[in-house]
Amino acid sequence: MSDPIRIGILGASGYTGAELVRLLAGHPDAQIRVLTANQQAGQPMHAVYPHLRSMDLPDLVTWEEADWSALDVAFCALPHGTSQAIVAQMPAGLKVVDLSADFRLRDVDTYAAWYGKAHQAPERQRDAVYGLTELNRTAIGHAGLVACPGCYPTAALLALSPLLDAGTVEPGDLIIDAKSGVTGAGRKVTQGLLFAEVGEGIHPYGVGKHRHAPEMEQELSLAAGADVRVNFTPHLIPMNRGELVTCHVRLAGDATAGDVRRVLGERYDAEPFVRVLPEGATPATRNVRGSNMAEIGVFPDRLPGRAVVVAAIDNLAKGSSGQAIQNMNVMLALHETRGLELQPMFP
Ligand SMILES: NC(=O)C1=CN([C@@H]2O[C@H](COP(=O)(O)OP(=O)(O)OC[C@H]3O[C@@H](n4cnc5c(N)ncnc54)[C@H](OP(=O)(O)O)[C@@H]3O)[C@@H](O)[C@H]2O)C=CC1
Ligand SMILES: CC(=O)N[C@@H](CCC(=O)OP(=O)(O)O)C(=O)O
Repeated sequence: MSDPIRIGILGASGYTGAELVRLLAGHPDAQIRVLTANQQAGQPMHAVYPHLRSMDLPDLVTWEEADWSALDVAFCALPHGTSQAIVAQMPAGLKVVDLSADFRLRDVDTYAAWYGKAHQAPERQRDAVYGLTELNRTAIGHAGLVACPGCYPTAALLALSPLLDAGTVEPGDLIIDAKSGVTGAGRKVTQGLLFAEVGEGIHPYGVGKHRHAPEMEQELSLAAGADVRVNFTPHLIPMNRGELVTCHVRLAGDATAGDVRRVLGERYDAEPFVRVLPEGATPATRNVRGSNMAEIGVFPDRLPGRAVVVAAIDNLAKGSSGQAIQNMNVMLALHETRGLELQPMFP
């Protein structure tokens, strides 16, 4: 038997950290050696997450107490703006999978413009690889630092990048209407995330200025080979997990919705975690909940020359922790589905 992969999770007391622990419990090669927290450091993990009580886990420590030399891989599930300075202090040989936005934007000036402060580790940024596995697998396989996409960009890019790459849709008319469950905002206590503020209602936020727009534009521009701008509107909906992204596109030339489905179907035919649905089938968050699966459906629009592409993911799985493990598997040349073979939870 080969040596286990020694894993540290920074930010283990957050939602994505806890999901990493849950998923890694089913990874045959993984051994969790270090779990960090900030305010909750010093506690056993099961005191923070009783559902993990049956797992034999190290107690939560601060990241300063972590021994990097005892690790092969560090997952950073920290608030954005926090990972940069910590990653800058990690030894070069340690594989890092960052779930935050800290290394996603390739241009540090764009980062500063959207995140309101200068990048703290520009030298690490240069080597960071954008971690949407299906679209960047080869580079991820050679990376020391992978920046996992945001949850909305994950779904939107899976739906749109192959279409721009193939020239099936027009790059100048992309409308992305998205809905997310509240775990997307993390576990920190926030008034706007109280049950009474979120339950029995739905509202948009960050309209016209959400920081995931430049991230989508960066990757869509690469796919299109031209400068792409998007209209992106996220909404908060009263559910825990799940995200649905509805993309309204203008078809290029005489392309049809059937062409869109065919391009996506061919692109993802061999992908274990993306399923393109047959005509008439509707993606739903309940069909992917708790799993690393992304589901994509294509519909004709009543407006001529247009189509609707819908993608559903679980924000805590394919939208963050599941995709992070998928990337680790690629970085370490393991089979990509290791630890991620869980079927969705239904209902
Ligand atoms: N939630 C989601 O669906 C998604 C999240 N992401 C990104 O993943 C990252 C983690 O998100 P999420 O798990 O939701 O966040 P949470 O707010 O739930 O968790 C944050 C974690 O970071 C720790 N932490 C907070 N501040 C510091 C600090 N200054 N130094 C060290 N540790 C700190 C917290 O510790 P303590 O509990 O002790 O305060 C906690 O463990 C974020 O960057 C987020 O944007 C990406 C895609 C989807
Ligand atoms: C519902 C909700 O609040 N969602 C978060 C996005 C979650 C995510 O992907 O976050 P990062 O880019 O921070 O990693 C938001 O809109 O800020």
